[in-house]
Amino acid sequence: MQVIDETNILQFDDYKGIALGNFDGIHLGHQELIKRAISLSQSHNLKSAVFTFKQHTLEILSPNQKPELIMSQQKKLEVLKQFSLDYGIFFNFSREFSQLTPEEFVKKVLVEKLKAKIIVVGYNYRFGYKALGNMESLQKYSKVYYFEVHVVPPVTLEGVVVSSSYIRQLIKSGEIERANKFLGRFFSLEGEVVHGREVGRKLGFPTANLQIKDNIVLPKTGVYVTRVKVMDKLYLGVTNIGFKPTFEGKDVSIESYLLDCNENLYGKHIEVEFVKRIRDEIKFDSIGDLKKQVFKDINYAKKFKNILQEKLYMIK
Ligand SMILES: Cc1cc2nc3c(=O)[nH]c(=O)nc-3n(C[C@H](O)[C@H](O)[C@H](O)COP(=O)(O)O)c2cc1C
Ligand SMILES: Nc1ncnc2c1ncn2[C@@H]1O[C@H](COP(=O)(O)OP(=O)(O)OP(=O)(O)O)[C@@H](O)[C@H]1O
Repeated sequence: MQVIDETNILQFDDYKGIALGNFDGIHLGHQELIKRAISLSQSHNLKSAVFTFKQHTLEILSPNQKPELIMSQQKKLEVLKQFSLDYGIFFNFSREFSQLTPEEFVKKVLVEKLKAKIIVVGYNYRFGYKALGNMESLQKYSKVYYFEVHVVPPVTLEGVVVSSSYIRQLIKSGEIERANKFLGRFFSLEGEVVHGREVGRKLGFPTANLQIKDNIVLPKTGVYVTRVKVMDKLYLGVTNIGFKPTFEGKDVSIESYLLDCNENLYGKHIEVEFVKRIRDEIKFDSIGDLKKQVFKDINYAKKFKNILQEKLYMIK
C-alpha cells in the first residue's frame, strides 16, 4: 500500500475505487467497506484506495467533544497495510477543508484530485459542509461526474450495528472481550516504557510503565490479561490500569508484568494488547496481600498461553 497525501497526489493519477470514512478502529464494518472497495476495484481494473483524514473530523469541528480514539494514526496505517489496498490516502482535515460543500468535495477532491471512478461508503455516511451531503446527494453527483456509488448496508454483530462509538463505550466500561470481537482484533495501547517508583521489582513483579502520547481511550481501571509486543517478540502479561489505591496513587498508570521476560524494557516501545479483564483494582490492607493477589493474577493469565500463537485478524 502506498501512502498518498496532498503533497504527492499528482504522482498517482490513475483511476481509483475509494472507500471513504474516519475509520477509527478499522472495525468489522470498516473492514467490510475496505474489502468491498478492493474487490470492486479489481473487477473494474481500478486502483483500490481508502480515503481518510490525518485528524478525526471532530478534533477540528468541535475540539471540546473530540473523541478519544481507538487507535493512533500510526496504528491505523499499520492495520490498513494488512489489506491488499493499492493506496492509503490521508488528507489534512482543516477548517478550510470543512467548508467545502458536498458538491465541491465530490468535484474538487474525489473526482479531480483523486480520480475516483467508484466510491464505497457505509449506509450512514455524511460529508461536506455541516455534513449536508448524504447517500442521495452522492448518487445525484455520481451521474454528473461519472462515477459509481456503492453503499454497504449496516454490518451487525449479535443484532448490534458495529460502530466506532459503540466500541469506545465497550472499552471504557471494561468490556474488552466484546470490544475485541467488534474490532476483529485486540484493542491495544502503545508507547514507551518509562521508569516508575520501582516498587514492583522489590515485590517480586517488575512492571513496565507505559507512557502514551496519543489521545487513546483507556479501558476501565482494573487488571487485565494482556499480550505484550516488544519488537517482534510476544509475551503474556498482566496489566494494571489505575491509581494503585494501596499506595494512594493520584495519577492513572498503566503497568504490565510480562511473564518469562528478562529483557530490560526501559526506553523501549511496547504494544499492550488487551485480552480479558480479570478484576477491579483493590485497596489492600497490606503489601503482602497485594503481592499474593498479583501472583494469583499471574497464575490466572497462564491459562491464556495459546494467545501467543493467535493472530486474531479476521482480515483478508
Ligand atoms: C497485575 C497487577 C495487579 C495490580 N493490582 C493492584 C491492586 O489491586 N491494587 C493496587 O493498589 N495496586 C495494584 N497493582 C499496582 C501495584 O501496586 C504496583 O505495580 C506496584 O506498587 C509497583 O509500582 P511502581 O511501578 O510504581 O513501582 C497491580 C499491578 C499489577 C502488575
Ligand atoms: N457497521 C457498519 N456497516 C457498514 N458501514 C459502516 C459501518 N460502520 C461504519 N461504516 C461506514 O464506514 C465508513 C467510515 O465510517 P466512520 O469512520 O464514521 O465509522 P463509524 O463506526 O460509523 O463511526 P462513529 O461510531 O464514530 O459514527 C463510513 O462510510 C460508514 O458509513
